[in-house]
Amino acid sequence: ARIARDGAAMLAVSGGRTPVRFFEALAQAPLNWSAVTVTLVDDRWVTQSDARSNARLVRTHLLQGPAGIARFVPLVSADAAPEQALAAIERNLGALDWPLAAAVLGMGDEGHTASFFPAGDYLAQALDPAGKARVVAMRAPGAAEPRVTLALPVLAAAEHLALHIEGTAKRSVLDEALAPGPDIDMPVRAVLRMARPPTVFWCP
Ligand SMILES: O=C1O[C@H](COP(=O)(O)O)[C@@H](O)[C@H](O)[C@H]1O
Repeated sequence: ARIARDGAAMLAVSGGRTPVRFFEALAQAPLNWSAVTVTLVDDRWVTQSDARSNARLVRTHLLQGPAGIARFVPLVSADAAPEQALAAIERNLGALDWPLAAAVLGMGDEGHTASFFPAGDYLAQALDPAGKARVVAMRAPGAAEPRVTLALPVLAAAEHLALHIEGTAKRSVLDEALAPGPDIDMPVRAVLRMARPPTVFWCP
């Protein structure tokens, strides 16, 4: 719909283990992929060839077949730390067509989404509904590497926002997140409690 309306559309996807089958199905979708810009909701600050790189996951499983002609804008750079790269990442992203047409979130077993981790050093900044930064760096006890993540207002502004989870364990985490409790304990709550919450896609 966004391509038909504006001639171009931007999609932000998550990484981790869950999206592989979704990416492989989406890559075959009959879209005008030359009009699509793909970026990431978040990434680990590792090289793009690292097995834990979300950019690598996207290249391997989404930017294939018909989707292979989409433009891809990764979040990571060759800088040693995300904090050194934030200004350049903001500049790169600033040149794109906002808002996101669609963003697909994942969720970790402890209730993180994007790289909004419990006890993350910049969690308050990332979740600030009035925050101006599109990207935020994040380090947290539960994150093996430094991270870079789109901030909550960017995700809130997406025309379509989805949360994609699989398995009974994640279903239990979601049920816990939907119960009363502080956002900082399970940051996915900040997303689930937005005025326009994500559509949840779950399969066993
Ligand atoms: O570290 C991350 O984890 C979440 C969830 O990943 P999963 O492996 O449990 O599916 C993911 O959404 C996020 O993009 C990724 O950086």
